[in-house]
Amino acid sequence: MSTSFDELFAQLQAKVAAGDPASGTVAAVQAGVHTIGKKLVEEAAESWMAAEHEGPERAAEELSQLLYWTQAMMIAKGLTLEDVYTHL
Ligand SMILES: N=c1c2ncn([C@@H]3O[C@H](COP(=O)(O)OP(=O)(O)OP(=O)(O)O)[C@@H](O)[C@H]3O)c2ncn1[C@@H]1O[C@H](COP(=O)(O)O)[C@@H](O)[C@H]1O
Repeated sequence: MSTSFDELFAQLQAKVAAGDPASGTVAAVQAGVHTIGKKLVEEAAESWMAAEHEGPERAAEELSQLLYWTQAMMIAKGLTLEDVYTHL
């Protein structure tokens, strides 16, 4: 099942607000900006490598993970979709 950017963000916000103990996102937000930042950079690098050396399917997979970690960072910093969209 696919999920849109906005739907995923709402799902992650709800999990963090509820403190869902089974959620990797809750654990990541509790770990903090430094931990999330490392994942953000890792997924950015993997996206670049997949785009340059692998097929479009692998690039899409890595880019989806980059979007996920971008959202985790937004939530860790208390940013909303509107806070980011205003700069687009
Ligand atoms: N979309 C994602 C998502 N994308 C990436 N990740 C995390 O990012 C990690 C990717 O890191 P790695 O690169 O180490 O993963 P990998 O398995 O080695 O894969 P490669 O990148 O090496 O190919 C995954 O293991 C997840 O922990 C995600 N974790 C959760 N979600 C979605 O977020 C929602 C909430 O998830 P929970 O908070 O865990 O309930 C659910 O809808 C999930 O499907």
